[in-house]
This record gives sequence, C-alpha cells and structure tokens, in this order.
Amino acid sequence: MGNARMIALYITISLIAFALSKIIISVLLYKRWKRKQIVYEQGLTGVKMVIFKSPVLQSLTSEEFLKKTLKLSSKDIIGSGGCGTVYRLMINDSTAFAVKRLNRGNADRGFERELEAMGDIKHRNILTLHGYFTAPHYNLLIYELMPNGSLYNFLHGELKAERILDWPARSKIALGAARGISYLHHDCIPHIIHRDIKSSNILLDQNMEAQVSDFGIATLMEPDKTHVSTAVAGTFGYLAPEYFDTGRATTKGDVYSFGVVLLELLTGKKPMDEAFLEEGTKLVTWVKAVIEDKKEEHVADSNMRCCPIDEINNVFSIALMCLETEPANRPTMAEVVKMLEQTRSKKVVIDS
Ligand SMILES: Nc1ncnc2c1ncn2[C@@H]1O[C@H](COP(=O)(O)OP(=O)(O)OP(=O)(O)O)[C@@H](O)[C@H]1O
Repeated sequence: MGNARMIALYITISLIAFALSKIIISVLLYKRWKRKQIVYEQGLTGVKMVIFKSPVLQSLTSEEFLKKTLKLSSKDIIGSGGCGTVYRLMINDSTAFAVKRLNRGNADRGFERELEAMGDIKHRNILTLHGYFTAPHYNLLIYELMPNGSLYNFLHGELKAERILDWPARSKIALGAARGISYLHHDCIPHIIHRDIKSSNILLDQNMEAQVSDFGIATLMEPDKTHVSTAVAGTFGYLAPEYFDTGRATTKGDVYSFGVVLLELLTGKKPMDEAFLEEGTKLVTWVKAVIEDKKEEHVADSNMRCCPIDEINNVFSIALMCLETEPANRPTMAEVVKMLEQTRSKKVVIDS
C-alpha cells in the first residue's frame, strides 16, 4: 500500500514538473517572439523584413524603414567585402544604420534562427544587429552604424593620413575588441567562434570604442557545412597555422587572429604587407624574429607619439602568446583580457 502511494506521488510530481517545464518554455518562446517585430511580410514576392524591438527603433514606422531600404543605391555605399556590400541608411538627420547586403537569397528558417540569435547578443564591444530583410536573390542585415568606420581604415586605409591613433587609443581598442571576443567565446550560450577576426571587422564608435562585427557571417553564407572553408571562414594573414591542416574554426584560431591584430596595432603594418611578400615573409614571422633579438621597440609604429616602452613590450609578449604555433599553448580570450587589463592598470600606477 505504502509503495503504491509512493509511486502515485512520484507520478504526480513528475507530471507537475513536466507541465511546469512546458509552461516555462512556452513563456520564454512567447517573450522571444514578442521581442521581435515583423515590420513587413509579403508572401507572394517572398520579401520579409524583421526589426528587433529596441529604443532606437521605437519611433520608426515600418513603411518609412522599408521605403528607405529599398532606395539604397551605389552612392550610399560605405564599404564592401567578400560577403557583400555595406550601405549607409539615413532614416532622418539623427538616425542612421549600416545595411549589409549579402549575396545570397532564399533565407530558410535556419538562416533566420541564426540571425535572431545574433540579434540577442548585447555587449558594448559587439556590433548590434537591429534586424534583417530577406528577398529571393539577396538578404540585408541591418546593423548599428559605426561613425568611425573600421580599425583597418585607421591603420592602413584612407583615414591613416587624416587621423593618427596614439598608443592610449590603440590600447583601448585592443582591450575592447578582446572583451567582445571573450564575450562570444565564454559568455554566450552556445559559445560562438567568430572565425574572421581582423582589423576590418573591428569597428569604432563615436568614442573610438571597439565593436566586433561580422561574427556568424561565415556560417550564414555556408549554412549546410559542418565547418567553413577558407574562402569564407577567415582571411589570409590572420588564419592560424592548424587551420590549413584541419579546416576547422576553433576559439584558439580566433585567439591567433587576435594576436595578428595586436601586431597590427603595435607595428602599424598589414599582416600581408607587400614589402613582406617581396621578402618572402609575413608580419608574424618578421615580428617573432625581431622579438628574439629583443629589438621590439624598433618595430613599434613610429606614428604613435608617446610610446610607453614597458607597456608596449608587454603587449608584444601577449601577442606572441596568442601566436603560439600549438593551439593548446595559446591563452584563452578571457586570459588575454586579464593580461591586457593588468598591462593598462600597471601603466596607471607608474603614471600616477
Ligand atoms: N556597421 C558599420 N558601420 C560603419 N561602417 C561599416 C559597418 N560595417 C561595415 N562597415 C565598413 O564597410 C567595410 C566593409 O565591411 P564588410 O564587413 O563587408 O567587409 P570586410 O570585413 O572588410 O571584408 P570581408 O567581408 O571580406 O571579411 C568595413 O571595412 C567598414 O569600413
């Protein structure tokens, strides 16, 4: 009798737990669905626009947004890359977005789920995705517009001559980018591998704070593959050596690419600078040789006005750790953040 009662009690508890879990999952799914606002959907033409609710977008009407998006033309282009073209979308004098046109159409549910997951990520060092637009022959991603463009443009592009980045600005960008990547690796569930860390994917806001962009793009472009190929999963000069053998993107591969970005910040040189190619070398090999000879201050970018030697040498050492040939010997991004923070705080102690 006692046993029968116990069994009945267990069954009742299990049923209540099952019902409760169903209710919780439904509430969570409903909340997620509510968070999204479908601005426009036209089944016949296969066009759909989804804008994630946010304070920035509250005052905009769907028609206004859609009309302006469809009017984008070559005069609005602000950049282009392997996956598509980026446009400036001016809604009014005070509101603007960056719209990235991906050269693939026919979004499936997996593509949309991926974008919704990207829209959920909120971090001060990760570029915010505000929404997307799908059409039969192309897709658009709607991002926050970064007024200062990319780190690449400051170090090697048209902004190089106009505005020189001093060491404090570079050190702030390095730490911000490291925090953004660390957030993707360690705090997002499931964890996210960026796959294409490079200076053109580190954008700069109005305060020259780094925002990491383009994560997930490689997966979006090749949705059916278990791993992504070199053509879209990374950029030569930034790819970790093991990638050429395995073809697999890993968090330690991101750490290696971040090490290359640190060298770019320290030396002001491109990873595959023409001068290196002529000599049959590359930035990483060149810097490793220089550091072995303990001559790192000779390769620090002479455009940085003040050069706190100790701090710069520390960051060279952090870059070298990231660039270890054996992935297991590289630090995690969380460790890189800690080391960069310690380097900066040491400087404050010395300065004060
Ligand atoms: N949100 C944004 N705000 C301002 N400028 C942007 C934004 N997104 C991209 N850009 C600019 O557009 C350029 C091209 O970006 P895009 O991501 O298409 O290519 P990429 O990262 O340079 O190369 P690839 O896509 O081949 O890896 C960037 O280098 C940057 O200057």
